Amino acid sequence: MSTEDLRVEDLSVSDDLEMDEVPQLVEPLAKVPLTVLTGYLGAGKSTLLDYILKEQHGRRIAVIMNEFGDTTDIESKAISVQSDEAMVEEWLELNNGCLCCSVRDTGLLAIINLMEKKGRFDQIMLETTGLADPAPIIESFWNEPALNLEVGLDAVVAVVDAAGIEKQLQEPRPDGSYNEAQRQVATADVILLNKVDLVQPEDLDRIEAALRSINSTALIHRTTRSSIDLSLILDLNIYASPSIPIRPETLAPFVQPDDKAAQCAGCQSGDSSHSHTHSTSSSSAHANDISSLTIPLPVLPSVENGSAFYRVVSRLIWDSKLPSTSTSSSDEPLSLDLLRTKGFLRTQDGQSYILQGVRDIFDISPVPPATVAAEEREVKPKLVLIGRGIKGREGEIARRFEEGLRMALEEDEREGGADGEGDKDMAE
Ligand SMILES: Nc1nc2c(ncn2[C@@H]2O[C@H](COP(=O)(O)OP(=O)(O)OP(=O)(O)O)[C@@H](O)[C@H]2O)c(=O)[nH]1
Repeated sequence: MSTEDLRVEDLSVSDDLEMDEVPQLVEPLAKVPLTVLTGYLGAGKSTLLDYILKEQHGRRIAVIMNEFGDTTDIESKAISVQSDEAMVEEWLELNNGCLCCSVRDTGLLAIINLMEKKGRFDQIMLETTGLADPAPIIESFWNEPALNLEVGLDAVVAVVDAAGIEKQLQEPRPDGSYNEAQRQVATADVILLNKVDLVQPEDLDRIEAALRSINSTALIHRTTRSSIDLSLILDLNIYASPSIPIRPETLAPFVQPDDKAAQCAGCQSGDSSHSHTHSTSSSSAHANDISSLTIPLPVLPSVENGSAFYRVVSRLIWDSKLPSTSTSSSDEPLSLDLLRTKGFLRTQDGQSYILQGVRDIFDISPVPPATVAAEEREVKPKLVLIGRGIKGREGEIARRFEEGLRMALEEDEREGGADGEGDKDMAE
């Protein structure tokens, strides 16, 4: 254990004590889970935060908003100005233990400053503005080592407006790039399909299918007024670190076969009378050609940096390239624009891993074996790609990945196990 893992015991349990009175217990502290809350303008994010801030849920939650308006209930109450703060502008402490604050930008070091002043929290919720792309926030989090020691990215939760999301997904950007709604849906780990009271029940399956066609692995919950059991959105450990038990929800998307998840409920129930509006080219189900692809994986010798799998997957995520194979002689880029990559991996020593990727950053974390035994047995190793350039080329991409991985594994085997020897062909 490194000394960086050793901290003074959680101060939040003894708010009345001065620093020098705090018992010097040197135990490793769990990272404070951080939930990134995203969603289009008006989807229901503030409604969710309002709910969290008012509920008695027994947790000390810091809700951090990076803008204040003047219309919602929460925002109009948050008027305690701390002018000496560099980044944290305002905060409001509530009697249920929650703390609401505003940061001038998405600079996440504000969170550490906040915890230094106000003690640790059980959970942090960081709300992005309605037009924000969550990916840079996640990337800056992964790239900020100081923050990473104290705070662990828990999950990306997107609130979508059931009545508006189909149109929002279709809105073109002048430069042809992803629009915000597409980015938010594609990046989410959990989607609250909110405002279901405004939609005909028979339309909900189609709308959900549209979301699934973009992001087949997100957990989708239908809500009205963003009302949800908080255990379904908080403390999920989706971006697990080895020391934190993984909740079954983390693995649920991997347990459910993707091809079923992507189908509408009517298809799954065998009801031949339902309409297939989601399969027409004009439907939002395939908005702007963003889609998901699941590639089954073998049990691997290793997933360490330098291993066959690491080499192939990092080339795919970083360079959009797959190795040349017998059927594709060139090493040409695949013209993929990946927004999100997820994987459930297993190695020959019985260890399981979760791969999480947002844009060109990815991380592979071991799954603690004891925590998910039952669910884990159900999960087949797989890699899920979410982005543009997949649709219509699923077979080609999967074949090139599988063949490239097989060749890389054979190469390592010939060389007597090159795993862990570094970035073998990364310099190419
Ligand atoms: N009918 C209905 N209205 C809702 C629901 N959820 C939220 N609203 C209303 O929708 C409006 C927008 O909700 P907000 O929670 O402010 O949305 P937001 O995502 O925070 O919006 P921005 O701050 O603009 O990004 C408010 O008037 C809410 O009362 C719902 O489930 N059904």
